[in-house]
Amino acid sequence: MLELLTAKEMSVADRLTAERGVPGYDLMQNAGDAVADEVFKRYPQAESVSVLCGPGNNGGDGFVAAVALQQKGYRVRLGLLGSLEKLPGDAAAHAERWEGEVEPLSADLLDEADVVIDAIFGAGLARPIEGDIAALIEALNDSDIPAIAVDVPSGIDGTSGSVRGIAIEAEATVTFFRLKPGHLLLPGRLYCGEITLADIGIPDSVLQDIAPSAFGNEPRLWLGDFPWPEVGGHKYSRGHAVVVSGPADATGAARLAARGALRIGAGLVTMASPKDALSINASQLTAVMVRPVDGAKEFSELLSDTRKNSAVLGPGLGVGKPACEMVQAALESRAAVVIDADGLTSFADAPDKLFDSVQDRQAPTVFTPHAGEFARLFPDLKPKTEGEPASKLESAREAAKRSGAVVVFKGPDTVVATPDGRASINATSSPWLATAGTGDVLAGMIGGLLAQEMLDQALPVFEAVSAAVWLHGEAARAFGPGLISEDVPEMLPEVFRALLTL
Ligand SMILES: NC(=O)C1=CN([C@@H]2O[C@H](COP(=O)(O)OP(=O)(O)OC[C@H]3O[C@@H](n4cnc5c(N)ncnc54)[C@H](OP(=O)(O)O)[C@@H]3O)[C@@H](O)[C@H]2O)[C@@H](O)CC1
Ligand SMILES: [K+]
Repeated sequence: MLELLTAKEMSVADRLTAERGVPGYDLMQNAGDAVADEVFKRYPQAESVSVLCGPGNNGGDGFVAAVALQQKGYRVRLGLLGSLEKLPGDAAAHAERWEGEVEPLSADLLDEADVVIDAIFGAGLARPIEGDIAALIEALNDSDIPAIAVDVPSGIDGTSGSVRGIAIEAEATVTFFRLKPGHLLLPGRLYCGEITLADIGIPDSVLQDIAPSAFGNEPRLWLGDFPWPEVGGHKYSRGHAVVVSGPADATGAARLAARGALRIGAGLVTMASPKDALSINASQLTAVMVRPVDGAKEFSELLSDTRKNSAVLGPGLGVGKPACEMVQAALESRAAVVIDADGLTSFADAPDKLFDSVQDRQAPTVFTPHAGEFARLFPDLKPKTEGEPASKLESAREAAKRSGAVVVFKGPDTVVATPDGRASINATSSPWLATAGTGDVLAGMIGGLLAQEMLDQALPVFEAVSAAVWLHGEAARAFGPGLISEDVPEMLPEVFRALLTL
């Protein structure tokens, strides 16, 4: 259930299913019935339902739902965009089974409707919605009538999550076989309401041919590889993460990162601190060790001890040449390297220099930019949310390919993308995460997890980074209102306890 399918991959699933003997007509029947079931489940007391049908197969699903809901005793009205004669094959066949009136698609259909089914556009949305349909959607969004969307809310591009012109704000969305990236990416996710995934008879075996490369970030994606501590283990077998502190007036961010690294299970965490900040860091840290490190040369020396197998730098580091040198020193080591915040911004003028160093490495490198930092390093890859759908998912993938790093493109829909094209989208998050320092904690958590070797030396980086992102979001969600960044690491024990019962 983790795989996310683009519109193109969904049509391949459709074709492969037909080749295996399940006709599209049957899939549409099951899809429409699942929508009707959702309406029945949610609104058993409703009396009248209006079904808004578009000119393609999404509209076909609407006809099926209309027939099923009428049989359940609802008063059903149906409006169609375009003409019955132009409906594609399966949709036309199902439309014949609808015995009620087919009205033109207009805001009239909203009169006295208790519930609306949005079957206007699904995977075939090809351009921005304009004119009368845009006005209808606006009227629906302005009303109190709940809408149940078929596959995706009309106006949302299922593959990119972008709004094409205007989109229906659905109460719930019923989608089929697998989620689409646009159900998890913003702004799409905000329009879907509660999402139900319906089995419509597409066999899982089609996925072997499709080989999807995008996944919802859920524990099932990485739990099998998670480095739970072993009874016979010791702190040295759980890795040693190094976190670089900023100068005396900017040490907090690195301490947040160090706490994240420790709580996620790194056996040892060392803070590499400029001498002028040593006593400040030392007075604030207990389990985290503090070592004096001034400049790139001393940092290289520290990392020449290969037991220090992960380095996190960027939080509080300051922007400029010294930061670039520290990053380069880390990249020349054999440690896994996480570069965040100032560590990324310092390369805004010469991103290729950074990428060249990353491309040369054997050990994993992870970038953790938020949208602003992403735009500084990859100005031409900035995702769009309006108009042409170039998604955050594709931007992150392209950035990973270009840089050679695993890119964690942060936000409410954090994307983890690897240079080989694999990607996960995280949907467990919390609005309370939008507070100072939570990104520093995440960088530390990633570094702390990379320090622990997953699956006997073979470190599945994609899984490790996805796990850290999920755990970070889940810790924030579990804490809830009033969260500050210090709370995120402290929630990890509770999140781990819950994971251990899965
Ligand atoms: N795949 C599967 O396994 C299954 C798929 N199923 C269902 O099929 C749905 C996909 O159907 P689909 O491909 O026919 O596309 P759909 O979304 O109905 O729209 C195409 C029509 O809209 C039109 N149009 C587009 N944009 C427009 C605009 N802005 N403004 C105006 N018009 C616009 C476009 O016109 P054209 O671009 O051709 O001019 C065309 O006429 C999928 O979401 C799911 O619900 C299920 O039945 C079960 C199995
Ligand atoms: K729809």
